[in-house]
Amino acid sequence: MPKVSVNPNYYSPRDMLMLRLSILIGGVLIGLFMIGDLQMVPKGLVDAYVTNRAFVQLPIVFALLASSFHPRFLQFAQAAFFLTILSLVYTNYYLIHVSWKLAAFSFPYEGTFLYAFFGFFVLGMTFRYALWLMFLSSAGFICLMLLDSVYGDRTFMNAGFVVGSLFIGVIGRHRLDLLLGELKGANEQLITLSTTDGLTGLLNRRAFTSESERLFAILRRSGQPLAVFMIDLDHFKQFNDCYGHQEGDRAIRCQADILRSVFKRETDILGRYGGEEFIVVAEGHSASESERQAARILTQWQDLAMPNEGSTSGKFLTCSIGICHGMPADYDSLENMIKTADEALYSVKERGRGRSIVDGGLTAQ
Ligand SMILES: Nc1nc2c(ncn2[C@@H]2O[C@H](COP(=O)(O)OP(=O)(O)OP(=O)(O)O)[C@@H](O)[C@H]2O)c(=O)[nH]1
Repeated sequence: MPKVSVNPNYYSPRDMLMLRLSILIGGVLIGLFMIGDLQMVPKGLVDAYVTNRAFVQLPIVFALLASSFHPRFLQFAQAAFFLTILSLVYTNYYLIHVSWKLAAFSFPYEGTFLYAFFGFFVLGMTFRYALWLMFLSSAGFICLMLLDSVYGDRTFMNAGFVVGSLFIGVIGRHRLDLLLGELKGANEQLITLSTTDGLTGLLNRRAFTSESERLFAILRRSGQPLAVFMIDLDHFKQFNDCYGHQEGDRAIRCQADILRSVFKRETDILGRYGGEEFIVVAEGHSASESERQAARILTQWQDLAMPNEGSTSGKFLTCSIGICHGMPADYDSLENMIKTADEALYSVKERGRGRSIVDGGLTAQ
């Protein structure tokens, strides 16, 4: 039976638009920083700086933007985020190194935070990638500090800032992941509660309607037949009156189990339609196959031989089945097929119960 669910990892077109906009804004920020930085860097560094920003960092950002249009982008997005941010951090380290070598200029290291936090929180890197980014960025910075004494007696403190800030970022990312995981679990629980019938575990009427209407539309396009089964327990009021409500609930669960054992295909949609009334839609059936399935339901009730002393039509609990079998294209809507199945069910009730009827023709049982 199809499961009604949402995939929280799914990126809607709007999410993708936001992601691309964020990457674009990242590129624009690098451009804006260039204007500010060019006021500060010594003249001898301008070429190295412009090359680093305009011909290395901006192309890296735009490569990420371009890759987001790849049809399978979501499969490699995390690796792409990680490589992008790591290369931005390392190209910045290279600029710090070159600035020191060429002009003994202490180029600011704070850009590392901007890149890393952009990756952690705007791009949404997962904890695992964030942790790797923290290790590699910290290691790179420490190596740089060992190589050149760019920040003199502030070296140790600056290294502490880099490692500490990245660590805080990773912890923040981890907490966010935990909260998102809890939210995802609560969301799935809510979906289950709002789509399933508590007593039987079948789809409730609302979920059944939306799932089956989707199937109806698909079969209508593909020109395949559809069978709608309406199944109702017979003289159930008397059963309840005689054996009590709890036994009644057990009988209802039995009916659901029987239906699950008969309709096992992935595409079969089973629902509890009302109190002791059930509904199934099954695709691609022939009329005779539908009848055989109805017969298997009736036989299972016979085998169970659950007493129903109050019944006026026999000693045991039975059910009646109305079936509408046809091509969805011949019906205005699924509702019309359900109505036809309901009329067939009504005919079975009229003619004595414990049987099935396909579109008005009585099946011998
Ligand atoms: N135990 C139990 N009983 C339920 C539940 N939902 C509905 N019912 C009972 O099902 C009975 C349905 O009664 P009716 O609609 O008269 O149907 P019926 O007695 O089966 O008569 P026919 O359908 O004509 O054979 C009522 O007594 C409801 O109280 C449920 O969840 N648990």
